[in-house]
Amino acid sequence: MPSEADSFSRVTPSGPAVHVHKPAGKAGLVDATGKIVSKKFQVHSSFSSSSTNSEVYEACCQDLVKSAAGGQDTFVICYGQTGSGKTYTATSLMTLATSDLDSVSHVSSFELRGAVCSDLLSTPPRNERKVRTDESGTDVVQHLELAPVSSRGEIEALLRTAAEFRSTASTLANPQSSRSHCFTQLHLEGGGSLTFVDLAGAEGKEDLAAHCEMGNAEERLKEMKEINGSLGDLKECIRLNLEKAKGRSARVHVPYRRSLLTRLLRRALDPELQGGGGEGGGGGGHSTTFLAHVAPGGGSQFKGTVNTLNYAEFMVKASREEEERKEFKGPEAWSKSQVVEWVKGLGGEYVALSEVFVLTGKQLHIMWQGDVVKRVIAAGGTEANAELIYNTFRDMVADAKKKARKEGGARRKLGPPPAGFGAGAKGGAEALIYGAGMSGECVENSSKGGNA
Ligand SMILES: Nc1ncnc2c1ncn2[C@@H]1O[C@H](COP(=O)(O)OP(=O)(O)OP(=O)(O)O)[C@@H](O)[C@H]1O
Repeated sequence: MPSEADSFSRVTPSGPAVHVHKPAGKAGLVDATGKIVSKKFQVHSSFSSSSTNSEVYEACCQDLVKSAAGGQDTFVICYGQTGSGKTYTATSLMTLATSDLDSVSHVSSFELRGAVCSDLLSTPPRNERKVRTDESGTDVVQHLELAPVSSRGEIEALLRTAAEFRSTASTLANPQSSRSHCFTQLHLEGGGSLTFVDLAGAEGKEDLAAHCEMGNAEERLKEMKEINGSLGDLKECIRLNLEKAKGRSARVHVPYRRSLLTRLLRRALDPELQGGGGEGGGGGGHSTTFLAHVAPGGGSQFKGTVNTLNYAEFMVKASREEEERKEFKGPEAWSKSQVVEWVKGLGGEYVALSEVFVLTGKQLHIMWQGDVVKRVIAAGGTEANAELIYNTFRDMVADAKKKARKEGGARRKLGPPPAGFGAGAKGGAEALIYGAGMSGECVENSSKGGNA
């Protein structure tokens, strides 16, 4: 039997990509040929085990800190499987941000555990708080303790207090595993804010088996269901948000109201929100960085790594599509008068038909062929006239898209992918996704490796 270590996966970050390598054999068995299978995941930037917290901070947080100082609501969301280093990274980044910001006026911190929201800085600690939707439609935590601060030392003491009262439990993957999603907010004098969201780690079947070994299986199972449920809701919101951003369907409903987590993260995720709202809302738009944490290893670690990176890559790809869609200036983007002029330009009988095409390029593009026929016939034309208009327009749109994709591909070869999903939408929302990895030897306690 091969040793367990042989079946471990290895993760190597390189620039805007993360590579996961795994022995080719089935579950835990190394392929007799010793073959290694590798998969490449595209992210915006990646870090190795030798990257320092300062390097991660400079690349992922420094711009957000500047935006927050300029009045924006900014977010750093740490996600990944249990034990992959989310809390470690979030804590280090918060400390570094604190030393960069001289205008923090208040600190607040709360955790979400299932449907319960607890204030981590209240007196007595862990007072339960309600989440309500305010007049602007933003979900806010009511009566949250906003602790005033006047020095870096005071901020750090409050961060320690919040960490102390956060729910944790010992699991096999992590002796101090966070069993809740934690939001810690630095509110700035100018109205901006920097929120660190340390999500509870996703757990798989293997983790449940480990919980059973350690006792307390019932409680851990309940937590696991709640954690995985809310993370699933978050994924669904991100997925649908991006579907919407890609413009494939105008009618996509993003179910932010499905869980407390997604209600409270809406400001970080929804490109249509103008930012602002809620305590410390600056009204100056919002920016979000996702930090995908991975911990290579066997069993659930490998699955967790691949799941996390799949999601990171999905967001990156979708963000590119959004960029390309926004840059797309083909016939689909024509105004009503441009469409009318184009039909007129077809000449002959089409000049008279043009008056029933007071439509934008987008409206004409999504119109059923039968509706185009009806319009043309109502204006005295023939079915053949309608077909020509319908088919020629669609061909022009397809050609323009092909050209844009080609140009986009050439652009991507020249440099890193454009940042952000929904970037440049009304609220100026922007999300960067950073992958994480461990280079060098795979060790059992993978959490000691680089993870951000
Ligand atoms: N880059 C690192 N360098 C040194 N130690 C680390 C690093 N990252 C994580 N650790 C250690 O690994 C352990 C697990 O990390 P952490 O608690 O941050 O994981 P997590 O992803 O938040 O887990 P969970 O989801 O279970 O709460 C901790 O003991 C932490 O101190």
